[in-house]
Amino acid sequence: MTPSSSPVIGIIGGSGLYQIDGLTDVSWRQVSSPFGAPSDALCFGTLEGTPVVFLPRHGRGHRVPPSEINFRANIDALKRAGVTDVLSVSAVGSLREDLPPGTFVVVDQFIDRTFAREKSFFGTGCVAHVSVAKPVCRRLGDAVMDACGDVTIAARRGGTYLVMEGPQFSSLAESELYRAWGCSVIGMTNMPEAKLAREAELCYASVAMVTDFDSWHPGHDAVTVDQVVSVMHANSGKARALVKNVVPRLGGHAGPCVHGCQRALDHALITAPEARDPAMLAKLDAVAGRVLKR
Ligand SMILES: CSC[C@H]1O[C@H](OP(=O)(O)O)[C@H](O)[C@@H]1O
Ligand SMILES: Nc1ncnc2[nH]cnc12
Repeated sequence: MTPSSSPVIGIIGGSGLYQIDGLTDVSWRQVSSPFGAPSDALCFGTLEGTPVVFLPRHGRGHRVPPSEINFRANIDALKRAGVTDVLSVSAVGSLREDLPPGTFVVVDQFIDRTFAREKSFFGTGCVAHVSVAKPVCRRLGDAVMDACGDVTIAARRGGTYLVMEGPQFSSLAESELYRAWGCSVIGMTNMPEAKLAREAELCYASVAMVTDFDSWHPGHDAVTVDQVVSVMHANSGKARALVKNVVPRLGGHAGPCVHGCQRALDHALITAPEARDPAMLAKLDAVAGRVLKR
């Protein structure tokens, strides 16, 4: 994949986004990855002329819990499917009074508190260090904000998403700690997804749909799945409208990402060429083929 390829939009659907409206020429296809099994087959289709690949993050029927999602296989499979831009959609709890349930937050920072997940495609035999100082693509975020405006969704630009391991919701003390850190929302899935998208040189943006006030809120002393699911149903119609509106905007984009997402590996590899492990390089053909082949 060269940085100037025409856009193919990947949508990773979280809790509440299990399908895309208006998709034509739909086919579900298994895409295998050297990193293991993705959460499900990938759904290929076209939305107003733009190719789209949809992946339900937890699999169809929400079978896979956050800690068992094979994030590497998901991102690698999307890259193999030709995806250039990934839009992630997630349910989150709110850590701020001014982000009530129903609000969509186009997050721009993460604090990664996960500890039981594979976080890199690279490792012994081929070491790389990419920057995630700015972990999301501003061009994608702009398009999402414009699309939210068109379909009158209450959206906030910017915010920090605290990624917890789960699957239990947070304790009151944890929730208050994350508030003291200035975080905006909390969820269990956007890391290492965003880090891996950066390693794979994919543009990535995340829309966090608030379903609840996390456990800190005086009116809600415990988060429950019932509560999350009922708001999630209300959010999911809006999420589908947003996706339908944003895809043609992203599809109209020409040329490589001006923010450099598609060149993230240019200065990241540190292992000397003669010290690289051929088996490792073979696994990295999709993710890092652009820089490994030169
Ligand atoms: C159903 S509530 C908890 C669940 O929802 C979020 O997942 P996603 O980001 O895929 O929408 C949260 O992170 C938890 O995995
Ligand atoms: N309060 C919360 N904590 C973690 N993940 C969530 N997903 C939705 N609500 C959440």
